[in-house]
Amino acid sequence: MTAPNFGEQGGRLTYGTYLRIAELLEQQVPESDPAAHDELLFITIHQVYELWFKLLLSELTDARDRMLAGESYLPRVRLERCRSIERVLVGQVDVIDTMTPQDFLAFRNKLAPASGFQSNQFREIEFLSGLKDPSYLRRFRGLSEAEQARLRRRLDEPSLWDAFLAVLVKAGFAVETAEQRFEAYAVIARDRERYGQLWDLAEALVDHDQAWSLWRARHVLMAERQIGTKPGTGGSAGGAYLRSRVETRFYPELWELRSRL
Ligand code: HEM
Ligand SMILES: N[C@@H](CC(=O)c1ccccc1NC=O)C(=O)O
Repeated sequence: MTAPNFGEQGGRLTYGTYLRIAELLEQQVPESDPAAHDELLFITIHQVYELWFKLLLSELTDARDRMLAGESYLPRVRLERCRSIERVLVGQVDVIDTMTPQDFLAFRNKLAPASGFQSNQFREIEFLSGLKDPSYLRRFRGLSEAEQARLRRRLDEPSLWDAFLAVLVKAGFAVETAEQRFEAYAVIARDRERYGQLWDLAEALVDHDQAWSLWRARHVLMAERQIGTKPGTGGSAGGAYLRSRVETRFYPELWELRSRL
């Protein structure tokens, strides 16, 4: 039986050169020496999160841009992809739960003051989603010029919420006051035959909001499983700080709407 002769046509592009696998696999550089066994897991899972954050930013930005242009179909498609990605973000926490606190302590002392608190893309996603808190720009230490510029741009540009309101205006709804917005939500919620696409878009935003809150909650358990009530390497109160962020919402009016139906 001769080996199949597919896969090398022309020898131009390969899996490794197209995906820059060699460069990618050189990026996991442990601080611990001798290397603590679990530090590769710790570095790998964070880099995987940041790659997913990069894709989320691309999809959420396209959803925002299309809604600003008056679209509501493809924005929902993009948000549904984000929901699938965010399910993975919550699920993959299970991998770091295979690390014991003793094994984390073998290299934790090398990490301070680094912390996920400094994840630029995580904060960009929160700003783009509508949770704009300029104090993070002042509180971030060690941000590069490029990272500061990205955060400032996300603060200044329209959010997903601004874009969603633009879609409502295009559909003929007034959105200047909270009273007008809740009237619009009520009309949309009660006539899905006519406004089903707007209802589905609002629900896709709620899915994104819910997934982000689920991740925040899962991260509290992950953190407390590793460090108990110790303060964080980023200088926070640790689990107590993280717990204070779980109730945060991107779209409070879409949650409040449930109380008024
Ligand atoms: C051993 C596992 C982990 C522990 C013990 C942990 C602990 C903490 C703590 C205590 C904070 C608060 C800031 C500080 O004082 O450091 C924090 C923030 C954060 N961590 Fe982690 N974390 C872990 C894993 C992860 C992973 C895998 C990610 C994925 C990207 C992550 C992303 C973040 C983010 C984005 C924040 C900022 C949250 C916010 O400000 O709302 N962490 N973490
Ligand atoms: N803040 C964590 C340390 C930690 O998990 C971490 C350290 C460096 C880079 C990212 C991290 N992830 C989340 O904070 C802790 O206090 O143990």
